[in-house]
Amino acid sequence: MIKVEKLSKTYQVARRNSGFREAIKSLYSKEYEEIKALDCISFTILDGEMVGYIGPNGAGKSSTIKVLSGILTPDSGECTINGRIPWKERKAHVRDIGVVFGQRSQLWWDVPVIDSFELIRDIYSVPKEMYQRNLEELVELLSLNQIVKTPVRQLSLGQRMRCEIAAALLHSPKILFLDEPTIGLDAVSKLAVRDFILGLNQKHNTTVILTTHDMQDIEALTSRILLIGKGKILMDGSLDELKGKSVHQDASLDEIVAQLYKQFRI
Ligand SMILES: Nc1ncnc2c1ncn2[C@@H]1O[C@H](COP(=O)(O)OP(=O)(O)OP(=O)(O)O)[C@@H](O)[C@H]1O
Repeated sequence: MIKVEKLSKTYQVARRNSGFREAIKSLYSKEYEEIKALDCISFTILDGEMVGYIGPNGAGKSSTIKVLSGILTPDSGECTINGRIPWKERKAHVRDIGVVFGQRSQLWWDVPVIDSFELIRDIYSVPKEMYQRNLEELVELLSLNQIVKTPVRQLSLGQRMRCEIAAALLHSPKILFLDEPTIGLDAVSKLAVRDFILGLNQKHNTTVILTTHDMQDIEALTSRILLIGKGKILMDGSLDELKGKSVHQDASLDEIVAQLYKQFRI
């Protein structure tokens, strides 16, 4: 279970005006601006739930995922995942979670994918039998047979993303954080990734938290929506509730969400 209570995170960002004089001035005295990325957010996610975490650019989605995965320490508030505090008990916590950041790679660029998988097995101390079983299943379901021996730098984006998802699941995590997992994928790869995630949830009851701007992903995968804007949770309800907020009966999910962003001024 994921329990988040009144979590806040502020970043300090150095600010300076443009120009040579300002650049010199900033060497001696820096001005800082505070950005409240997370402003007292609370929610609970039960085992096996598939939750869509949506909000406009800069809303605080990635910051939340970073806190939940233990990469980022919040300023205040509480968070426990399966009874552990992510940023305090990181080593034990990472065994329970898999993370896919669509914009970043966890694979080693210059070596064949399978070598990255082996390194991940060592890092997580995955028992040999479990690793072999998971590897075979992931290679089969994500169609990786032709690409596991290829260095990551030579893969297409879609091929790399399928490998990233496999890498995040080699240690059988109970919870999967997906941050833009289908970004830049073609229609066929998108459908394959969506099918795979649905199957994973059905077969292993994996909890999935999906952050995306792709409303088709949301519609295909999630039944509950958390809406964040300017660091605040603005809505927590079912996909049907979200759809019910539309004034037009035939509005698409993209239109409904855009209308909500306007309504909340986010
Ligand atoms: N490392 C950082 N240093 C300073 N400010 C940051 C940092 N990371 C994020 N921010 C700021 O915190 C706010 C929330 O950012 P975050 O990346 O969590 O948003 P997001 O909802 O994931 O956005 P997007 O949809 O564009 O990926 C933004 O205003 C962003 O500029």
